[in-house]
Amino acid sequence: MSEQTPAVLVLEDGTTLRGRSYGATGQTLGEAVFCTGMTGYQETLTDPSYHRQIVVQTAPQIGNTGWNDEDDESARIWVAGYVVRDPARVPSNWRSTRPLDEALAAQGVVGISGVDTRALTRHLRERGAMRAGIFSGEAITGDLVAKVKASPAMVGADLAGEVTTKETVVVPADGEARYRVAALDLGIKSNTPRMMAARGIETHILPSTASIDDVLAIEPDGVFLSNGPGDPATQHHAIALTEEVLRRQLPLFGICFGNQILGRALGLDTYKLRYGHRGINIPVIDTATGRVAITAQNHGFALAGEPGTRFDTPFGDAVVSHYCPNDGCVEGVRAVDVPAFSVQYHPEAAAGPHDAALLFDEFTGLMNRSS
Ligand SMILES: NC(=O)CC[C@H](N)C(=O)O
Repeated sequence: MSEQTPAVLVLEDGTTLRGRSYGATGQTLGEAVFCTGMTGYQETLTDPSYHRQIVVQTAPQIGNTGWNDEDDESARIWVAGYVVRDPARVPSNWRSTRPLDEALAAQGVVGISGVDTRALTRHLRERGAMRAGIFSGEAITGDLVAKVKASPAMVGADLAGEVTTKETVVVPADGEARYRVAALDLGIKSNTPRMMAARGIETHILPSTASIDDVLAIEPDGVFLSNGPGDPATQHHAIALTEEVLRRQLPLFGICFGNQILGRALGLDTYKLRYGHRGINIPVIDTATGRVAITAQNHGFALAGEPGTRFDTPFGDAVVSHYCPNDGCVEGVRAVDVPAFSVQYHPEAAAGPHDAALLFDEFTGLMNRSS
């Protein structure tokens, strides 16, 4: 259909915004969330953590650098839908192989353009992330709000099984392998094993259902818990596996979903944030040093805890190691008596910033000490 095909974005509170079809035409449902990254839309769209979410880009112009064959964070686009204000008419970049709307259409991803994304973001900020639908062309029919309300909520959503690898994939180290890591794939991004490889780590990416025996079978120097979509409270298997890893004192590092899972294994609770953190300029403070890192983030849930405090766990003491000065949200935990730590933000962020990349070196440091 043409670029003039009408489209509507409908929120579960009845808010309706009109625009034009962008990408595929049809119908899609998901949780409406906003992302404040000015760059990196290809990495955002292909990040499995966005599965079942309709992403609203606050940057007004999207698609200027087209779509390339190198920046995908996984094998496909995962967002449920895409909301932009002013799409590029002509992409321009030396790596671009096709326009963004063509990539969306080719993968059947329904989007809408011409939306006042600033007003929409203010609305989601006040009312909170909520269920939404994009309907375009012939799909604009019937009671659209009722269709949105009939869709599943993000609280209680167990989605890791829908994005994980079916079989173990081994990503070799660059040069000689100095460490072997078992990475539990709950929605891992391609740049994670790349960052590991650059540090001499051979990464074995295991399905989300992997058992402790599967992990031990590869004789790992360390275990990694990836990012991923859905509600961390549903991840009973990953949490139990993490407890086994902690019990054996294997070095462990977690990112985002992995942080929530380590935190839960250490006895903390998780809760849903009103609208979450999604962007690439979010400050984080390390409570041990007071140092600030500017970070990439993409999360709607968080660990409940008091920044800087030590707490008891079944594995000895642990500390809430990082927080976000914008809202006080927990951004990291660290065990004191066993070699395990995790962060809520993304040291592997390919579109940057790279302030937190050193955390991968911290992980190799942990593996070094325990070998
Ligand atoms: N990027 C992630 O790993 C997201 C974790 C979790 N699904 C959340 O929204 O909080």
